[in-house]
This record gives sequence, structure tokens and C-alpha cells, in this order.
Amino acid sequence: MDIPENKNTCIIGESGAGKSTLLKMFNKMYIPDKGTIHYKGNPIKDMDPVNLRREVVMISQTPLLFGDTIEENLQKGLIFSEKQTASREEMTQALKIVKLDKDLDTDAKELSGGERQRLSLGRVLLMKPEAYLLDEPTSALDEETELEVMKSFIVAAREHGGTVVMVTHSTNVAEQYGDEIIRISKR
Ligand SMILES: Nc1ncnc2c1ncn2[C@@H]1O[C@H](COP(=O)(O)OP(=O)(O)OP(=O)(O)O)[C@@H](O)[C@H]1O
Repeated sequence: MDIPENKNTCIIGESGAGKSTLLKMFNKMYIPDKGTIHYKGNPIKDMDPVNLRREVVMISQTPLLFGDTIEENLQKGLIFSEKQTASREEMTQALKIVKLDKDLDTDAKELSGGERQRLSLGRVLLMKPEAYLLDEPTSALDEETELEVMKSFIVAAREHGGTVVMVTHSTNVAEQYGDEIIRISKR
């Protein structure tokens, strides 16, 4: 399969079909037994996984916290990717894009599952990576908020030239915002 650059590719399919497994192969979290994966024309098996993950950034199905406050969580991705930390204005803008209406010094542990998902989206957005791998990034949100958040996230990612690959259970998200849809099923 080909994943087009600067587009949004949605991966859909039944539970257990291998969607997360496929995504994890794209940044060397898993190594395929067979076949090869190329990134920008080069086989990823030759790439350093840490360097690869600085530009091919993943959000896992269960959102992780990387610090106490919202601010710390937002800065963590930039620190990991050795990029300049964000200003308060940039962080506030990122929170606006992902529709998370909270102060930067809020304790992240107080956030609900859906708010943690949006915080994760804000964190990776600030990194402006070459590619985003998103595993069910809005699964805890109601349908209306999910569509709103993904719409503004994809616009923002596209503005800096980011490629989005997302696993989604939502055919609505896939149909409305997927430039490409990859459907996988169990054999
Ligand atoms: N680390 C692992 N070791 C062994 N089996 C695994 C591992 N990770 C996933 N699997 C199995 O591989 C299959 C595909 O799992 P995967 O998580 O990729 O599915 P999925 O399509 O993302 O499912 P869901 O929609 O339920 O999240 C499942 O049967 C799962 O149990």
C-alpha cells in the first residue's frame, strides 16, 4: 500500500483485524515478519527508531500522560524531538485547535479520557512532525465533538505539511475527512 504525503489516510476494519499492528509497524514499534516498509523512499529497517519517531509521531489507543500539568504534557513532545519549546500563545492555540478549553496549569490527571485524547492531539500538533500516526485518537468523544476536533486538527496538520494516518472506528470521520481509506479485515 502507498500512504500519500500531506493527506489524511484512514484505516478502518473490524476489531482485531490488525489496524493498530499495522500502525505500529510504521514507526518500528513492531517489526514485520515479512515484507518491507519504506519511508520517503528508504527502508525503515535501516533507520534509527528514535530518530524515526521524532518525525513519525504516534498517539496510542490509550492516551498517556507525560507530566503533571497540561503545559508539561504539551512541551514533552517538543523536548523528545529536540525542538524548541512552545510559547504560551502557541500552546493556547494548540488547545484551541483540539477544542480543549482548559488552563495550561491544569493538573492533567484531572482530565477525562476524551480530554486526555485531545491533550495528546495538541501535544503532537505542536511538534509539527512529518507524519502523525493516530490510533483511535477521538474514540472517547461524542460524535459531534469528534468530527469538529478532527476537522480542525487535519486542517492544522496540513498547514505545516504533515501526513496523517489514522485508525478510526468512525465511518463518518473516514468518509468526511479521509483522502484515502484503507479497509483491512481478518483473513
Ligand atoms: N503484541 C502482540 N502479541 C501478540 N498478538 C497481538 C499483539 N498485538 C496484537 N495482537 C493480536 O493481533 C490481532 C490484531 O490486533 P490489533 O490490535 O492490531 O487489532 P485492531 O484491528 O487494532 O483491533 P481493535 O479495533 O479492537 O483495536 C489481535 O488478534 C490481537 O490479539
